[in-house]
Amino acid sequence: MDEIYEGKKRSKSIRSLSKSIQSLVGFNKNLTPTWVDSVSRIIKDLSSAKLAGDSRKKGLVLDRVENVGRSDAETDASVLKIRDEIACLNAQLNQLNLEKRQALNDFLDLKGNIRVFCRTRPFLPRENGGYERSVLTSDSTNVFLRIAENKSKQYSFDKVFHQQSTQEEVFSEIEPVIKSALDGYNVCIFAYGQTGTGKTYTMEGRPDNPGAVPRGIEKLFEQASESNFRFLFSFSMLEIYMGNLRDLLVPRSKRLRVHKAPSLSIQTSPDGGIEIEKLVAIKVSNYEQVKRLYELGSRFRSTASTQANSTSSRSHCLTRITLTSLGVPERRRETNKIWMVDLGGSERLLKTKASGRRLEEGKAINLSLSALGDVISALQSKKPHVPYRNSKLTQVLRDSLGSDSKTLMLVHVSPKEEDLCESICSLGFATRVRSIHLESEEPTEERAKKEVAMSELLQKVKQLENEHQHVRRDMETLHERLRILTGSESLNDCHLEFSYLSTEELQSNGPINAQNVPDFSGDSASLPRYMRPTISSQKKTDLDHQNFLNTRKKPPVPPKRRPASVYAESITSRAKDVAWQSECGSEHSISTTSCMNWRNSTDDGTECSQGASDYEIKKVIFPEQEKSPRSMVTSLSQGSVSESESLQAEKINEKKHLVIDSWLHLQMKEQISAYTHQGKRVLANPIEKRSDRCNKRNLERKNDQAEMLGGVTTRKLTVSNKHVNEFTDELKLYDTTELFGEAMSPEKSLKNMAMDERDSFSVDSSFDMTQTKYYMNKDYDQTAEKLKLSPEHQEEFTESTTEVEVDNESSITQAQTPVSKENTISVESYTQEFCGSQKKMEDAEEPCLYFRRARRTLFTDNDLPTTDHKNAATENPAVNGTSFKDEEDCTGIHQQFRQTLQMLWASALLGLGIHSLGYGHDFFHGLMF
Ligand SMILES: Nc1ncnc2c1ncn2[C@@H]1O[C@H](COP(=O)(O)OP(=O)(O)OP(=O)(O)O)[C@@H](O)[C@H]1O
Repeated sequence: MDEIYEGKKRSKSIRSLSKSIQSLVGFNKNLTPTWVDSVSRIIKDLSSAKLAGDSRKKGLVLDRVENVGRSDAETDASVLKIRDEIACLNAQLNQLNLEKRQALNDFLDLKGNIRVFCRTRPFLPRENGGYERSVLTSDSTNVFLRIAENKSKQYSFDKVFHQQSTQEEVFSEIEPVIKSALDGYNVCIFAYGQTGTGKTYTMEGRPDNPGAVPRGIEKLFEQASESNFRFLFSFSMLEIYMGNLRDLLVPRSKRLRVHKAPSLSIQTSPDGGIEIEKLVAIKVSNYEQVKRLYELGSRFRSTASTQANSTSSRSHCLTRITLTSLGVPERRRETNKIWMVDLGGSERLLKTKASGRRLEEGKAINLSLSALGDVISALQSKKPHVPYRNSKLTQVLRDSLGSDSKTLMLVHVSPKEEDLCESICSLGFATRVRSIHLESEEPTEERAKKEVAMSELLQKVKQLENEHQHVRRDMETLHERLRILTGSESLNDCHLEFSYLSTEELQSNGPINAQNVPDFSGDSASLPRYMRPTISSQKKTDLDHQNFLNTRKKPPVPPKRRPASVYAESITSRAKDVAWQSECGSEHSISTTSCMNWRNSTDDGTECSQGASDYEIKKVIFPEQEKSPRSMVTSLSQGSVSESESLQAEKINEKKHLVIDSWLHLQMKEQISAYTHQGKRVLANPIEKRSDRCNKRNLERKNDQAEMLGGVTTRKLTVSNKHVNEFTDELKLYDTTELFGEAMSPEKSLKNMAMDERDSFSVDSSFDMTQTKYYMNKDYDQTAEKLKLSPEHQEEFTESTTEVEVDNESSITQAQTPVSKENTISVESYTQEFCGSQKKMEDAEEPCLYFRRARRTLFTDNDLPTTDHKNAATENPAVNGTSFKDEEDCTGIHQQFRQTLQMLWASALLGLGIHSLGYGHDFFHGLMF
């Protein structure tokens, strides 16, 4: 009965509320204190049913209602009061943070900066069917290894996880170390152990049961969101395969089956930090983004089937999260990093009977693991010399291992008897790593005291965390009330109160190079390594950028900090033609091996990390390099560059997710072209037919010629048809409206790109800087360098310019003009040609013959183009207004034979070194026909 009455009363209240609201909306005269009181009463009635348990919301609703009848003076007083309360809570929050940090650090100090855990894996269903006895038993800190029937060996660790330990249990011990990263510590977490003992399981886990890396990253974001300060996160992933560093976030090539890719190099910054040149780092703002990137990177790892593990990792996989938080003096560093490393499995090569590549991989892994053991052991025993340089692994991790960092090693062992020797080795290694603990093993009493202290500290940390959360909630409520009172927007984020990072800085979310390495991909990239600037020298020469930054209206940041608007753009370089000679080097050949030659995955069964005939470089763009909205290609990976400062924040916001999405999209697209065969990734795209390749190659050459004689800026034209087709496909996949703010056709995008982004888009590596030695006339060096012509084209260009002075002078002028009409036409025609029907390409007239004719123009006066370029343009727009007179005449076998002979003769002369005299030299002409 009561319930029915209550129900009727509630519905009546709701009816009268809706009437009241209608009257408020319709007739302002109803807005009286009496009305406000009645509405308040109704809401109070309702609150028991609707708002029960949510006092915060209720308070806010009442505030809203009560605020209606308030005078300005009352509102001001309330606002002041709330602001005071916020300030108090803010101070309280800071105090709590400090205490929490202190307690956590004390806790970690007691535990030791380098800690070693051990995890024993359970028997797998396929292994023993439940009959075999485990050789391992354990308690919370000790492992007992049964080495004979009645004999066991004991190993002690900071923590031991038994066979039934869950991923949560393991992570709960890792968590404090991850949290300390928010305080600016560098953190390094390793999974070490024999192959097949569960390293990847611990680090990566399974989709339904994630491991330490996903959990750690999730926790990191969670903690960062609860922190007072804003953090900027970036994500990178690489592997060390046979002593070479490979970026796992670089899109694989779908074109070539031969895997060639450069090895990244390691550099030391002036402050002793380690920087990896050209390593892609993607700004991330939430766990989901990282998860997707991580999944993607993991798929590109080098794995192979071995006797010990059907999906054995053949490399060390390193995942890095870089954290930046400015203006936080309590933090150890402004920028620090967390490395999570899934080491390659140690293996006894005699037992695994590995041979060939598997043997080499095993050796490389064992060597680097041994080097890692040496380093950690030296650090533990505080030796004056730490042998970092003995492997790439320790070089990369140099600044994250040591006294000012937190290191955690998880040693994995197998319960199988047949793995006893490996288990002894692994446990021995872990003991060596933990040597300092053993040397100064405390008495039991001391140890017990320490443990009590540690558990108290841990409890204190938890209690402080709870308080912190309460205070934060109160603060959010106050901010909301303040917003209601003042009518202002977006004050509900209490971070804004004490964030020192500018919005721009925090929002800019393009792929960056974590080290903000300046552009190596331009001219300097083509220089030999020893001629390239080092990170230190680049930093020195970047003072101008810093000055620029300092003049910007931003909160003070340390002068060494990079500009906020630094972002990266993609440059795809074809690695196909780069003559990489070096074979995979071992860990000990690191200083000399700069790149590696990947074999076909199908050859040796290794699933290489990336096809890497193309490798993508993140080119860092500085604010002053920003130009008009132009780069459509760049936009694909970094978001569009805004047209005006005022729109920038908005646009950056837009690109926030686009960056990750487009990056992932690109990756997905690449993956579609691969399929898995017997657990191994095999590239699915078929090799082109020989005839097609010939056609395409010669068409490219034809385009280059047209471009030279038509005076068109070159780099856009060196874009091969493959690149353009691929790029156009990509444009189609994206919503261009979303990307660029206006509907834009792929062709138009390409046009813009080609006009303005010449320096950053696919430069055919066949046009290598090293080939500039072919230039014969120094007057044209500059232009030739701009044009980056292949040798034969350079020769042709030089010869042509000598003979047809006027035309080619104009060519040069045009080549140096940033945007010319010819450019537009030319790009359109090329776009049409490349992006248009395939048929057109197939129909290209006998490309090989064409090429021979073109070559002829190199050496004979009468073969020089006599047609005026402008006229030619109308005759044959497809080649940008260029045609050769002898194209029509030159048909007979005799003629072809003559040309061939000429070519051979000229090649012979070049081979003899006569070219050093110069083509213009009489002697040279005398030798010609
Ligand atoms: N704690 C565990 N619980 C259940 N299954 C496990 C556990 N540890 C490992 N496994 C299983 O054992 C197998 C081998 O594990 P995993 O691939 O992680 O080994 P690994 O040490 O990374 O090997 P490698 O060094 O060769 O890459 C996998 O099938 C994995 O699911």
